[in-house]
Amino acid sequence: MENISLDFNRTLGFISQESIDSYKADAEKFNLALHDKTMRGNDFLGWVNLPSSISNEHIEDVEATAAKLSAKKLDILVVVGIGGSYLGAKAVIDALSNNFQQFQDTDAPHVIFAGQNISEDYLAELRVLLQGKEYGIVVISKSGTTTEPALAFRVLKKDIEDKYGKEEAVNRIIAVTDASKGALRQLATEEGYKTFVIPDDVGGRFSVLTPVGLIAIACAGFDIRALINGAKDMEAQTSPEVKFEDNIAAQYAAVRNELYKKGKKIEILVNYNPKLHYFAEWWKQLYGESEGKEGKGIYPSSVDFSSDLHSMGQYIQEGERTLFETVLSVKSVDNTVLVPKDEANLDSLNFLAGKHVDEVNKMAELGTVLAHVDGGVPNLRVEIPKVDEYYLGQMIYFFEKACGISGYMLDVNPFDQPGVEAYKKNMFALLEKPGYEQATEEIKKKLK
Ligand SMILES: O=P(O)(O)OC[C@H]1O[C@H](O)[C@H](O)[C@@H](O)[C@@H]1O
Repeated sequence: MENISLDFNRTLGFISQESIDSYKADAEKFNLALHDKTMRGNDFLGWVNLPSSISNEHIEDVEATAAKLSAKKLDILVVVGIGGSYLGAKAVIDALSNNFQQFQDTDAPHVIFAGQNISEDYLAELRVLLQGKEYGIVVISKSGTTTEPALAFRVLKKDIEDKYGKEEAVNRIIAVTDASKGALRQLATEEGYKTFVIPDDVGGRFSVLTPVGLIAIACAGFDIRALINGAKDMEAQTSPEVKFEDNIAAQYAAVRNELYKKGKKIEILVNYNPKLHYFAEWWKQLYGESEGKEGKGIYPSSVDFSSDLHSMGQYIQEGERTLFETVLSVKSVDNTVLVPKDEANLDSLNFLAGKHVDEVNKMAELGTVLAHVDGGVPNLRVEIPKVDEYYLGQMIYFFEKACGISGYMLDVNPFDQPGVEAYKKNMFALLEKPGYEQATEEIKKKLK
């Protein structure tokens, strides 16, 4: 079995191998600390051994629940959640689905999402769509109190009960939340929903391999065992027994921290496959919430190439030199399209006749890397043998492990996110939520 691999040779004109190697002791120490739970955020390290500790019974429960829902011949499964309760499932499902999934006739339901925004139009249009469809709902919130999914679920719960009756609605709703705390747990208990627990010690952005991600991924018809296996193999390959020279998660953490020290403050995650767009969104939450604090942290951003070479390509080539790129490079594609020969050759593309479109894509990738490195943008490359459940599992765990090590290198707590409360407090004050009277008064003064 091949593995994903990391190539950071094209950072070496910007930082030295010696400077990267100087992270060895810290990288190994911090990796061990993640396993021994001896550093900051140690009550949120349940993800570290998660892949190897998922029981067969648990997987069977998830699979059986997905099968039970699917037996209802659902057209659509609505997954209600935001942040870590949304992006993991979205990333994996998009990566594995047909590019034109919404137009496919499939046995598995189409998985769509709600509660990841507060758009009235989005909800209104979703309600209209659902009226004529067979559907079920998975509502996910670790805290059980997040406004966006709670609001969406309040609307969708009423609709599903109106459509199917309260009793049948209960059979079509699954809740994923804390074992005991939060409004969603209370609601699920009162209504009698099938529930799954998000472990206390797994934070939202590290939760894709819990039922938070697994239920929706299984319902969409994908192989969660292969996904978990990929993660499990990466767990072994990045364990504290593996030395720095062989540990790609530790190396990635070291290289990006050294680049950051040298003024490369923005990391761009690059893909050449539109199916990976949401993988980058998942990655952005993972790194953004883990590292962006205490006035520090690489700003994680992303582009879809070659599309964005025609928009952001100019900036990356010649704009401010504070960037570095990490390319997700997929080795094998699933399909074949050969460039046809054309007698008239008006587009002058006959030199490509007979070639795979992917060969053109690969040369676009190589050409871009060389141009960007020449332009002052260091480049890391993660090679992925193919986009399937197994390698997505490897990628998920690789980036999670690297994130933990990298956050410790930056000397922050990678497992909290105190900053996200600020907007919530203001929003509640503006909406005059009971209990926020003083904040309401203060914020109104600011608006005068
Ligand atoms: O799962 P939930 O508790 O609803 O949280 C959903 C998301 O919103 C929060 O505000 C945090 O910023 C995220 O880390 C979290 O993943």
